[in-house]
Amino acid sequence: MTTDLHDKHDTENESETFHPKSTVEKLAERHNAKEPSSRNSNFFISLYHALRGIFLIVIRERNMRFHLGFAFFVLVMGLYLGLNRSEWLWVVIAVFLAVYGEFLNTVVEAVVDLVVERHYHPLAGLVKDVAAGMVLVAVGAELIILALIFQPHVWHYFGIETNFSRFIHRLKG
Ligand SMILES: Nc1ncnc2c1ncn2[C@@H]1O[C@H](COP(=O)(O)OP(=O)(O)OP(=O)(O)O)[C@@H](O)[C@H]1O
Repeated sequence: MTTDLHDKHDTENESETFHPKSTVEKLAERHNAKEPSSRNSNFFISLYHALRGIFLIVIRERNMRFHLGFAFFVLVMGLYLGLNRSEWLWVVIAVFLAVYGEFLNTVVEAVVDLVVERHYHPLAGLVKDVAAGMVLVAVGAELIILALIFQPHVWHYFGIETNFSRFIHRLKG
């Protein structure tokens, strides 16, 4: 079904190729630069490939660098404001939610580009838009969690006392 649609689309729009090369395609080219694909023969080679995947997504995906930069800022702020253990747990979950979403988005983009081979297809656009929406939702959840965690600390830092910030600081002793 997908192949039929794809073939039909190709014959109808032979000259209609989409934008030159997406970020994920450049990522894939770099990833497979000189090596033929092969099965991983042991744990350390698998680990090396996984780490290379992380490294490549960080250097090639601007959004991922943004997420990591933001995560570093959150880390510094958390240390400065003295979050407790359970607050750190929520912060870690929030940050990883967005980072994980970006990983999934990149995978979806790569698979879509692989399937449509850079040809325009409304379904390809839809899938990419939905994947981008997923990242947006993850970032929204991240910001809500971070706001709930940091709000009483920031209020306290600026001397604004609310019942909630008083409660949090009573818990901290
Ligand atoms: N093959 C395609 N057919 C139709 N629309 C597409 C296709 N590829 C991309 N689009 C549209 O262009 C948008 C941007 O796609 P693109 O692959 O350039 O992602 P991107 O901008 O590199 O994303 P990111 O910034 O997350 O890496 C998509 O959200 C989608 O709406």
